[in-house]
Amino acid sequence: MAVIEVEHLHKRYRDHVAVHDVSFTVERGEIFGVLGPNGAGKTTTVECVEGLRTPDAGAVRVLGLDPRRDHDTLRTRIGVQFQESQLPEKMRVREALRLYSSFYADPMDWRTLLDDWGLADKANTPFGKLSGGQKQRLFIALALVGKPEIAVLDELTTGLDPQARRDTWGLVEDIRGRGVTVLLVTHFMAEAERLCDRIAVIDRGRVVALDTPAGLVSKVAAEQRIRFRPSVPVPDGLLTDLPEVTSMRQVGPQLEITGTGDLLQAVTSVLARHRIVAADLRVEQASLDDAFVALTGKDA
Ligand SMILES: Nc1ncnc2c1ncn2[C@@H]1O[C@H](COP(=O)(O)OP(=O)(O)OP(=O)(O)O)[C@@H](O)[C@H]1O
Repeated sequence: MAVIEVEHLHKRYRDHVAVHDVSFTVERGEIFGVLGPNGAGKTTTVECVEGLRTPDAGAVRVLGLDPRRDHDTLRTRIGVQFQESQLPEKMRVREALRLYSSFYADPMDWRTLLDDWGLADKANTPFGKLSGGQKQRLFIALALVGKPEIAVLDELTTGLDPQARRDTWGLVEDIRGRGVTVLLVTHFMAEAERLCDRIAVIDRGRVVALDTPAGLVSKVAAEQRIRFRPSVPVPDGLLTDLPEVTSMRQVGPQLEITGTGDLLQAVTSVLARHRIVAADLRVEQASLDDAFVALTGKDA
């Protein structure tokens, strides 16, 4: 069942069109990524979903409701973690959670959230003294305090170090594990690849592709490359006769094989049959980065 429906969304700021034509639907229980370069229109799109902006054309439905007209009803059903959120420096973690829970008729017990998000020993710490990762965990906890059905996370891990980013990914998976649908705005490929069930790639205000991470990659590059150092010279035709192999070349002591389909399996089983050992074997596959560059013409 679709919980978010965006149809031909169009939004401009004075004479600047931020979103030309964006359509997608998000199914209940999935982590849906909105991925794109800076200024692509991601935040504007998501702000229309949150009811913070009015579309100039097109339609947005969230849980079957209109985010602008039904804002009061939806406010308790969507949890939002804003890009570059801030709280007063001196506000303590427990105070922030207590304050936010007071906004809802039937909030989660904020003490449980402290435990769930590893903040129990920071309950009395002022916001300004938290690390980047702890601040993000607090913002996630605040977004969840109203027991939302949908969580919108915008640039969740920007500014975090790699370890804190990875920890945060685990938390996003936990959110989904609780049955909450997640709309995730990001420009980190690894984040989108690891977390998202499906991704809409947005560029210059338009959806240029919408698929699973693997689907996006396979759209732009079906070719794979294998490199290895054979223990003995490989006889002519042994590998190039395989239907999976499209080319083979010698690069120093290494052989580089390019091909499609189940290339690795085909090559390694022939080598094994001929008792040839493939040392330093490496498989290079197209990544979401390659897909992103091919789709948007921009480096991730
Ligand atoms: N309030 C505003 N007034 C005028 N122009 C705006 C406003 N907000 C955004 N824009 C412009 O609209 C375009 C889309 O911005 P938006 O923030 O939606 O993109 P984004 O994909 O979220 O970018 P980023 O990854 O940098 O956050 C940009 O060119 C931006 O400069």
